[in-house]
Amino acid sequence: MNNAMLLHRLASLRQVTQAASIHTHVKTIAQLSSKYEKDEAKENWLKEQGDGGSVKYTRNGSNPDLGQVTFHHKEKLNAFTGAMMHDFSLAVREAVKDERTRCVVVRGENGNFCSGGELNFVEKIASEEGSYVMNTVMMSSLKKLANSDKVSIAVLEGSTMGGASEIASACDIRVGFVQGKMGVCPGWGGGRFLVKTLGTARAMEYLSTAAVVGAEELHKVSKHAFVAAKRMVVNYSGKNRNPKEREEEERRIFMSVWGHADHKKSIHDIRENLIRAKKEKSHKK
Ligand SMILES: C[C@@H](C(=O)O)C(=O)SCCNC(=O)CCNC(=O)[C@H](O)C(C)(C)COP(=O)(O)OP(=O)(O)OC[C@H]1O[C@@H](n2cnc3c(N)ncnc32)[C@H](O)[C@@H]1OP(=O)(O)O
Repeated sequence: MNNAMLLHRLASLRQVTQAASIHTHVKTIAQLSSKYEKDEAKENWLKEQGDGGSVKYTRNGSNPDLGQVTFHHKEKLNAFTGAMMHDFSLAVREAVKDERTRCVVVRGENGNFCSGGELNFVEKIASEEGSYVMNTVMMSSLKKLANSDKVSIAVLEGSTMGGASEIASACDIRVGFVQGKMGVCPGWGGGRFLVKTLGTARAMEYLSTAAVVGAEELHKVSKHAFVAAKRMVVNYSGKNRNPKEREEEERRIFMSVWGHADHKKSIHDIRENLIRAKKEKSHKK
């Protein structure tokens, strides 16, 4: 890249950063946090936005040391609906409190981990309110898992996409992040785990290559997502912030991209691709 191109890129990133912060402040985080003061209110709101599937905590009968959190939504490769986010909070609370176990296995039914957020639900909550509630609920569950004294193991079988990568990163295993392709950044609290596990350089690489697309393409899909990836890495690598400030900044970064026009367009495109792929499969039969 020559100097002129670099300057042009920097100027466009600066504009994007300014636009992103305006977008974030339409409704303030403070207003939303007083509206949804209690965890229960946020969890119930999510449940009302999207039904289908469930998440359950059980103990493994043959091995009493093992607790298990299982995603049940096999017809959609265990994609997470609002109801499942609600259940996941309860299941994680139960799992980390269970004094009889030392280990929590996190897995999906039917040989698939999870294909991320369920797209109808994701589209429905592509708003500032949706990003705030989903981010706080999922971040809180993943923090509980990560900070618990139990060993947590994500069983990564079949599909592990989008938000599912964040669940995996809060356990011991990391996988590719596809959120960049959707014009957003990690919003279930997984950004921190990625930076912690991989260090800044690899985390930026994972977030900006989004495993299935290159950085140039990601920049084309959404400049906002590109900037958000950088802000996410800086947030968890700089030394000048306390943990609460970092968490608030993570939420602001996520809210600056979730529900943006780039995000809505990419949800639409992904759904269209799934429908097209289904038609092609049925023609081949
Ligand atoms: C929270 C948010 C974030 O950005 O952070 C997210 O996580 S966004 C979500 C990010 N996740 C994604 O973009 C994954 C979208 N899904 C896919 O690309 C694909 O389904 C693969 C995961 C690669 C699997 O392909 P494969 O050909 O093996 O199966 P398939 O496509 O026939 O999927 C089986 C059935 O599950 C459905 N299905 C799969 N993933 C889904 C999802 N995330 N939401 C809603 N439905 C989904 C398909 O439409 C299909 O339903 P029918 O049988 O009715 O046709």
